[in-house]
Amino acid sequence: MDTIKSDNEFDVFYFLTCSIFGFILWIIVEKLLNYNNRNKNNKYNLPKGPSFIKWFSNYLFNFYDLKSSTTTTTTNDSNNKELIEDTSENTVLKWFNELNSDSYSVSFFGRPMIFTRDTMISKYVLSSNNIDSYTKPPDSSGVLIRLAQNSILMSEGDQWRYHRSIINQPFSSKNVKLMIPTIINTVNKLINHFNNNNNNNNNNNNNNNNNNNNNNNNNNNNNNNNNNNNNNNNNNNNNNNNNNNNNNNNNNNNSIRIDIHSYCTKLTFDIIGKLSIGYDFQSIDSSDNDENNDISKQFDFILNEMIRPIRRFSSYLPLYNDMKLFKFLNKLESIIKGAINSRLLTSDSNNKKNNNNIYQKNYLLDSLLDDNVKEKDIIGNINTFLLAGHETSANLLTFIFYLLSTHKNIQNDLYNHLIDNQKKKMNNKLFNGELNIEEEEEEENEEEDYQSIEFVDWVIYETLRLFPPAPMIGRTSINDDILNSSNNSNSNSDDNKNNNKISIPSETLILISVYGIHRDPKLWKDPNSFNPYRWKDIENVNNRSDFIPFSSGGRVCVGQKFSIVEARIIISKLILNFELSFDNLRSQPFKIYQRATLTPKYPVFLNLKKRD
Ligand code: HEM
Repeated sequence: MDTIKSDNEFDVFYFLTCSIFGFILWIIVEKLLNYNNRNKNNKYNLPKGPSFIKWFSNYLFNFYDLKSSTTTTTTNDSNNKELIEDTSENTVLKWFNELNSDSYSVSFFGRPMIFTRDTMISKYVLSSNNIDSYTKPPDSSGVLIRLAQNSILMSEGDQWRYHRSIINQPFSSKNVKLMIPTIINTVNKLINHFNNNNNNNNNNNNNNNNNNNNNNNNNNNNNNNNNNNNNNNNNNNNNNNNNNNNNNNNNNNNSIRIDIHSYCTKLTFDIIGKLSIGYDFQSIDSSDNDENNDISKQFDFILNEMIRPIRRFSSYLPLYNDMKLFKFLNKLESIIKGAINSRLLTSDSNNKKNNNNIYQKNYLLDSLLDDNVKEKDIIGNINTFLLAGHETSANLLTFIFYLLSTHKNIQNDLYNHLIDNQKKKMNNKLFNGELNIEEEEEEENEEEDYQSIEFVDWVIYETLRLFPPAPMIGRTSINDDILNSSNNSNSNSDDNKNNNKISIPSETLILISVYGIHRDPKLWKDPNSFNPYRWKDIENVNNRSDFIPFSSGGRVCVGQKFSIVEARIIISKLILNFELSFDNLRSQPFKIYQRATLTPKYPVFLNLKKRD
């Protein structure tokens, strides 16, 4: 009697056949295309890097953390300690060194792909003049595009130019100044949260509700427009009681132990939420296990989804996790739509009152409330602010606090510098949120007031150099082109001149390794050591081709000025209040890994000791 296969058996059989067939085909195609690429490479004038299989398996190893790797830094205070890792970023470096070349090619299913740390190439490819000839590569995971849609981050050509022109304005120096009180309020809230934890730990028997009373103490200090006076969106079920985050432990009477990355993420997310749409996401108040209420945690999920290996094969492959993704996107969308409606109502009533079309612009959202911007583009741009505006900054801050906690002498210098600075009028104004904008406008150098807090800035730059949160910038060539490379040879022979030329076909993916540029020994003395003092004599930080944490040219990060000011305030506040040390006993060794951004692989536990 014939056996009838159940549907299930058939599916399994079908699936296995397809997989085996697909795998064999893939190997054949990969081999053929590698062969093809070898011929193309001769045209490039570039050494051939690792095969795709080698490169991809390295990526998988890093993703699943199958290799054990650590930095060589410990709590040791030596400035000369080398900060070297064996993670994906450093593997990219490894090939630059092994091949003795600042660029090499890799075949990706026959698609030409170049890794480079050549500053001449990166400057050219990123320059404003070439903005339409070198475009952003498509989102291979299909996750980012669902979140950011056709926003400034994802669009090209005239559409991008339009978004950029309206979004540049709220991020101008003058407007960033208006954001300072919101940043200060939110940091104060975090510091109070730490203090409350400390107090609660010290007074175990005391069951009063300190937390609720103190969280908003400092909000009263600021009457600036940017604050959340008309914050209709804030829901009232405040989670202030949830201060018992699991990772908080007291070590002794005067210190608490925290996962600094988790708190930096909550802090920067709450700041950008208030600034973008006037919504307080209250991440600082939510407990670490509260994934539903802590939206910053759900962004973390999105960032991990972006690099899941399976998503590399097909951006629109339906996956089980899509359900969670869509649920989250819908939730965000309804919050943003609520904010849009409430701002439109405010603008209507203001128009009626003032009989003109200008209303107070408090939030980033307001710049997008223009008849020419479709609702879905507003949502895409706000999602972009929320994502780009918190994750990179949180990573930067985590790296800074980790480095300061492991370089105590630098932390002490920074503290002394801040104390000195505090005495000066300029910084008193900044820290107390007493900037008088009108007064400032009359001054000739209106930006100078907060343009620099010398030593803090050196620490920020040095960390951005060592651990650039955006370690790789990708571009696709639209046309065939010839690139000049910075061949270091001094000879002027024709041969050498030709060696400087790299001809690239259209559709070449050019991956600029920011991490590689920042750690190139030809460009930086002792590139792997943390030495903020090196910035003392460096001028024109923003115009250097060897330092591009925010990219360069036309698509340079729109939030650059904001992130520096934000970091300046957060570092100053935290270092003035607490002495930081790395919790060597309870932390895993510090390790970075690359998803869309460069991020710490494991929680970074620090002890925060209250300063007298
Ligand atoms: C330490 C913090 C930050 C770093 C290191 C950083 C880095 C970068 C880099 C390298 C790019 C260029 C990407 C590319 O061209 O492929 C970029 C673009 C962008 N960044 Fe940032 N960013 C930071 C903070 C922010 C913040 C706070 C915001 C907004 C609130 C922001 C919004 C954007 C946007 C909208 C773009 C796209 C600009 C365009 O395409 O015209 N970034 N960022």
